[in-house]
Amino acid sequence: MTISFQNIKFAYGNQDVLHGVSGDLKSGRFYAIVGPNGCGKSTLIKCLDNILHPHTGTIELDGVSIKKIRKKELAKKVAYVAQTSKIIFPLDVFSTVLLGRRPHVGWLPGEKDRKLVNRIIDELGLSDLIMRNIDEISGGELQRVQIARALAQEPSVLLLDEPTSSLDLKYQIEVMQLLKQVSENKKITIVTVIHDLNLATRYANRFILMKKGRIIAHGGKEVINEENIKTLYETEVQKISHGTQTYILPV
Ligand SMILES: Nc1ncnc2c1ncn2[C@@H]1O[C@H](COP(=O)(O)OP(=O)(O)OP(=O)(O)O)[C@@H](O)[C@H]1O
Repeated sequence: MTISFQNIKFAYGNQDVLHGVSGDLKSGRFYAIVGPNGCGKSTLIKCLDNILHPHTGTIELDGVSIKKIRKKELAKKVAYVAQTSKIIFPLDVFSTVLLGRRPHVGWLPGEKDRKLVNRIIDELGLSDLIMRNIDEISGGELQRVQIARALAQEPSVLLLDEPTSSLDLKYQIEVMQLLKQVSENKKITIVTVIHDLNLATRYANRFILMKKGRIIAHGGKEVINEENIKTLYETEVQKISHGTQTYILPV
């Protein structure tokens, strides 16, 4: 599914945050949105999930305006993992992930749904916590639960806001690897905001570089170069190759 946004402008009160950003995000691709703190990354993905409403511009899912898609229908197509999530219902891990099935099955999940949820819980290394309440798990575990719930939603577009920010090294790699696999195998459009450039270049295949509410570059791995990164963060960096991997390091 293609999510297309054209000339999006957004302001919080009188603070302009997005100054007319555009892009076409296609299925089977894994997009990383990178850029300095406060440049509008989270605001953009909240607009893409219809949580925030741009003042100007259009957002379409396969050519249909998201404004015209009913909330429940949108939830079948687009899943969103917030940067920080408030625990509203302290359910156990299994029930929380099962909530991801709600747009598809309402309140009555069947055996197939439970099997899917168990598989995803296993893939995210949460099996030992399955009956634990989510207000009694660590920040990194909770982050994996939120990702699991979004995957249980079986969306066509998955939007994530810094999904690895609370994860240790092992789970940063496992989660990014899983997202890459899901984008390739299920042809999901994955869009993640991420600060770790090296993690992003290792797993994502498309990059959107944002600065002060504008997209300053987008494309494949070639856009993660010294010049662009210096422009983005106003910091000197060096690109180093090691095997097939490239690393961006501050000088
Ligand atoms: N609810 C809000 N009300 C008012 N201003 C906000 C709100 N949310 C964000 N902002 C402001 O909008 C700008 C963009 O914020 P946004 O969260 O989109 O940035 P970001 O690129 O995701 O930042 P970070 O990397 O720090 O998470 C910032 O200046 C921020 O202070």
